[in-house]
Amino acid sequence: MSKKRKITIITGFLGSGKTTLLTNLLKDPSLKNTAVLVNEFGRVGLDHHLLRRVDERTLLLGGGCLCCTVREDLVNSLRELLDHDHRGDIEPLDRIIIETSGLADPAPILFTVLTDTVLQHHFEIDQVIVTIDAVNGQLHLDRQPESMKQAAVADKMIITKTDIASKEETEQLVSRLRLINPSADIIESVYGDVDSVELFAPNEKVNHNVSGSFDTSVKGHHASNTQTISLTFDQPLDWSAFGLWLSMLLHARGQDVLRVKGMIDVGDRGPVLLNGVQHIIHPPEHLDEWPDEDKRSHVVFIMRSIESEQILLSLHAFQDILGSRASIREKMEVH
Ligand SMILES: Nc1nc2c(ncn2[C@@H]2O[C@H](COP(=O)(O)OP(=O)(O)OP(=O)(O)O)[C@@H](O)[C@H]2O)c(=O)[nH]1
Repeated sequence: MSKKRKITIITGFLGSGKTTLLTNLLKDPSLKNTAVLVNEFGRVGLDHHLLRRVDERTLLLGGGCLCCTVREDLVNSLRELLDHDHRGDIEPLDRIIIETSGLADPAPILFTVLTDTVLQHHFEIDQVIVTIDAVNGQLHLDRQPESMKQAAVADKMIITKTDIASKEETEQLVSRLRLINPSADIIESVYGDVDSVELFAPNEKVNHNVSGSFDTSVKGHHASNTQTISLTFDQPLDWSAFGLWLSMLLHARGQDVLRVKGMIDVGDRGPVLLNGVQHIIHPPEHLDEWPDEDKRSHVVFIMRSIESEQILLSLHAFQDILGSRASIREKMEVH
């Protein structure tokens, strides 16, 4: 089968600089085989790039869970792009960037691509990039649940408008974001000025150290019940047993598991990379090598309304078939 086309999602709160970033990125000749889908109207076409407009029409599947929503509009747009690509009437496609509107939830986009029988064979989710405004980011995190969720699902966070924020403001925001999502890369940018090679490089980081860069001066935010925990395992894990345990957790509490990311030692040379957003787990990827000396399994959960002890107790109940004992390496309430 031919190589899958990568899908990158750019999301971020209203006015946080998504379009500015995208416009700048598309000037890069290395992105000439990239198509862009935008789910808002009124955008200006971008030279030699294919632009499709995607409505926000959605079809809710049984169960009523919002993250398991198929974006029919997106299915149609992606299938249409695929037809063009197969017919050869556009430049061969190797990447699609989907820019979502500021209030959109990226989870249904992931769900759509990973579950559609045609799309899953031709596309793979590369990463979720989230723009966060250095001036208003803290306010959005305090007041807008969507903003917290976007930060939680990010693989990369772009801190925009650092030119008009004070150094202190930016540092405090970065500290807070590292607490919310320790596994995301954070890149600062002014007017979308980001190195595309760095941006599209794979993020294989699972930051074991949740509080590593915790700045104790970050105080005074509204209380929240979001928690980030980092688990570690003392022995290689039985992958099927771990998969079963995770499916049960996500089945029961998927809406409260904002993000799960990990590197699992399954006894082979390299780890299995685990990456999930709510109910949705990306197809796990086997890496050839461990990125550093620490070769134990680590899993980071970003959760709402779930006590870390509940996770640990349930893992302990599974311990015999998992083949390994879990312990909490770090946990952090995030605000
Ligand atoms: N000073 C400054 N302004 C920026 C920067 N990035 C974006 N802006 C400005 O912020 C405003 C919003 O930027 P957009 O790129 O339209 O933001 P967006 O996230 O696409 O906005 P919506 O689609 O409305 O949610 C524009 O006026 C940009 O020129 C930056 O790094 N520094």
